[in-house]
Amino acid sequence: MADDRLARLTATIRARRGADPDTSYVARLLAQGRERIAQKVGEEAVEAVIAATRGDAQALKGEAADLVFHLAVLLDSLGLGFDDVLDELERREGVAGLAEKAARSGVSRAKRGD
Ligand SMILES: N=c1c2ncn([C@@H]3O[C@H](COP(=O)(O)OP(=O)(O)OP(=O)(O)O)[C@@H](O)[C@H]3O)c2ncn1[C@@H]1O[C@H](COP(=O)(O)O)[C@@H](O)[C@H]1O
Repeated sequence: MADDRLARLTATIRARRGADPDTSYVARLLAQGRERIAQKVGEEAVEAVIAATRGDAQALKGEAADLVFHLAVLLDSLGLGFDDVLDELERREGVAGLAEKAARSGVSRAKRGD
């Protein structure tokens, strides 16, 4: 189960589906479509990278919150939530990152027939 606060955010976003875009930012984002939401995720990620590069922890905290929030809306646009992401992370538990990367490039090579 996602952290209670992430679960609450997911539930709030779900509840905003079909709400009035004039009064709800989430409803406005959802009405703008997935491409625009994905673009916002990209913008927030870049802003987080800039804050981190500057070594500004306070700004990074704010930008990371914007990023996670917009990611939550993007996930919702495809019927997903943080529980799905956490399930995927749980599935990867105990698998070393580099071993997983090597396995993936092996799959890519096999697909290409190298
Ligand atoms: N966590 C958030 C949250 N974080 C950031 N934001 C909004 O995300 C926007 C991001 O800032 P930007 O500077 O990128 O946005 P902008 O310039 O307004 O955006 P664009 O014009 O570029 O689209 C701001 O308008 C913030 O208010 C959020 N809006 C909503 N939530 C949560 O969602 C809930 C539902 O919100 P409503 O749908 O508005 O009721 C709220 O109660 C919160 O829990």
